[in-house]
Amino acid sequence: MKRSGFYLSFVAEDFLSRTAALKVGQCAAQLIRPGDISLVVADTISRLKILSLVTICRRNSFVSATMASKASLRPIVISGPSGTGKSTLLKRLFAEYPDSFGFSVSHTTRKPRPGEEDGVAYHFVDRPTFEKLIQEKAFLENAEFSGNYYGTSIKAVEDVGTHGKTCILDIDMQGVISVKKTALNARFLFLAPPSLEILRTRLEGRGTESPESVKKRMDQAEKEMAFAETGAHDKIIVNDDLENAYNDLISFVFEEK
Ligand SMILES: Nc1ncnc2c1ncn2[C@@H]1O[C@H](COP(=O)(O)OP(=O)(O)OP(=O)(O)O)[C@@H](O)[C@H]1O
Repeated sequence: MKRSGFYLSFVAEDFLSRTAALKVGQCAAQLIRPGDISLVVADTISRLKILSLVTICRRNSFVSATMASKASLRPIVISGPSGTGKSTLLKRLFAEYPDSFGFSVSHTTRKPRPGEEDGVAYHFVDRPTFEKLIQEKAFLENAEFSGNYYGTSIKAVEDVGTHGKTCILDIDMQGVISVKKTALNARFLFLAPPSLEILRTRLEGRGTESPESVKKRMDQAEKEMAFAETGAHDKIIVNDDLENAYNDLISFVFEEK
């Protein structure tokens, strides 16, 4: 097989893994005994088969698969209405692949709390520094809350890639427009709710929003949905069944263009 820098290591958990592997093609790892670890090197065509294998295996709990190196370090922008499930899916992705993905470190003018390390929790800067960065157009997005500035800088996104991880940005429509104007060469994923009624149910069910806040988010959701219809994203995933949405997310984040 051609070595194109795509590696997967599989840890077999039961004997059925091998059967699953053979079902999707000869490129798959030979998983014979529980606990076996097999490294797969695949070309582009095989990769698609391996991704199918990961999906099949995940659905059947046959193996745990670890992406040992990323298919792409291009940042991934995930957007979608508030309450559509972005945090839910990303939390699972980060828990499962802690070495493959990272969030960028934001800038803030608020003071560090005890235990917060500069450059880890935030880049802590003073107001003049932050305002200078705004003028230099260093931020993808920035806002002021309770008298403090917060912002995501382009460099902070690039830094995640420098450390060998794919940066995931969870941002709104304005952020998407902003990222598109940079040289970040990001990939764009839109997470859609099955319907606006279901979105409202999820927002209310989360128990974090006042009725006014739900209304505000629902109004914004309509704008986000209309924006997605303009074709601004590389992929739209409808978060109906959580398991299916997660599998679609996995396929997207490990897919190489
Ligand atoms: N597929 C799903 N089916 C049912 N409930 C879901 C599904 N996905 C997420 N939820 C629930 O919907 C609620 C909103 O999800 P979540 O907080 O992840 O949304 P979000 O897009 O990150 O919102 P925000 O942008 O406001 O942070 C949560 O209570 C979550 O448990």
